[in-house]
Amino acid sequence: MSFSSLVSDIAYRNSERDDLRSQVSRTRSYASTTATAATSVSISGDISSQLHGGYSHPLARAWQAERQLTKSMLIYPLFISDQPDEEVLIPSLPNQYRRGINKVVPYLQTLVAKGLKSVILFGVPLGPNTKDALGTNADDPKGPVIRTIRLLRRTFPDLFIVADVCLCEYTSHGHCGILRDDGSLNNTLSVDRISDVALAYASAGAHCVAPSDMNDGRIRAIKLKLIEAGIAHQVVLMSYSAKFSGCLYGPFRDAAGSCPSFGDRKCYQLPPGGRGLARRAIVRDINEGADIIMVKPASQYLDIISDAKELGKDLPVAAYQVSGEFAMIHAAASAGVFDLRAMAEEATQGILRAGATIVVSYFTPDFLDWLSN
Ligand SMILES: NCc1[nH]cc(CCC(=O)O)c1CC(=O)O
Ligand SMILES: [Zn+2]
Ligand SMILES: [Zn+2]
Repeated sequence: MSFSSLVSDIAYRNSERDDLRSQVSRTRSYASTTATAATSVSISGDISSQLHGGYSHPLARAWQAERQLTKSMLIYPLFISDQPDEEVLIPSLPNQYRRGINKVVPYLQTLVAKGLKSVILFGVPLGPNTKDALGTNADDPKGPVIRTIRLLRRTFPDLFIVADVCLCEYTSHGHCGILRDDGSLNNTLSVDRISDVALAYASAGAHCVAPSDMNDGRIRAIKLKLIEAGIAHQVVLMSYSAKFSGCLYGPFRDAAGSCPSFGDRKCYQLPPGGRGLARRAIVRDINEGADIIMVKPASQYLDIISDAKELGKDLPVAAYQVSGEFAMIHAAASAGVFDLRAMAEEATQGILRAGATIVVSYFTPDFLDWLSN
């Protein structure tokens, strides 16, 4: 190499390095304005494009998430029938059973030992004449929910008991409230009845009552009845605030026998496109005294979970990964689309990333096996 070509080569490399430096200083200007002057090591690339090192290790990958699933974030749904010795597989809900009160404790013993922290109870009346227009059996003191609340409080002192509050399992028409003659919901009568049911569950010992009916004003009505009864200080009021109508509740309705006998729930559950409406429902429930707000379903409504986190930034946000989401993941895994566990983890990660810190999920028993914390 001739002297002159060596000089021009050095000059070229210097100018290349200056280019790199100015790029680096541009991309790092947020960090320090003196970084360029202080840099003595030679930089061989654009630092802003070098991300792999930050997540090369499994632990470093875990650190990328704002929050990781823990056992205390999970609530497990249980279907309690009025047939004390029943234990029946629900065909459309893989590995999930409807159980009578005599079968619940032996089943939960194993799960509690594995770290189960919370359950949500749904009553399923199967006997003759157990349904009527007013959902009278919802707060029957000898009914499956109230008896199971008392039993679980006695048997598992550390288990957090949530009671879903609704009339649809107990009404002859299968709707979530009391109807007018024309078949529409009578909001005033429904709220009065639903708040009585919530009070009955709370008085029986439920740590948390969770109205899922979507009637207007039920959060306020329940809170007032809890205050009046002197137990508001010991009961969490978790509102299904943004509950969307759609086709993801089918397996649940099979399990609970709560399919409406006519019409649908579109006049009280939210339309799937209604983001603004969901925000208003969330704000309404926060103003009425909800302690936790819930979004349901979960994976199809991640933007709503994120809205809930923003609107209720000082409240815990729960997400219900519903029966249809669970059944879909199982069906796809059985068809070889993906691995069940990998998908269950990915779905949950999305729900947490959106802003939820509580997840109601039929995968809870699986996660108790999969999680170490
Ligand atoms: N109000 C009843 C109720 N409470 C929870 C669910 C859905 C849970 C699931 O699908 O897993 C439903 C079904 C519905 O509204 O029809
Ligand atoms: Zn209902
Ligand atoms: Zn319900």
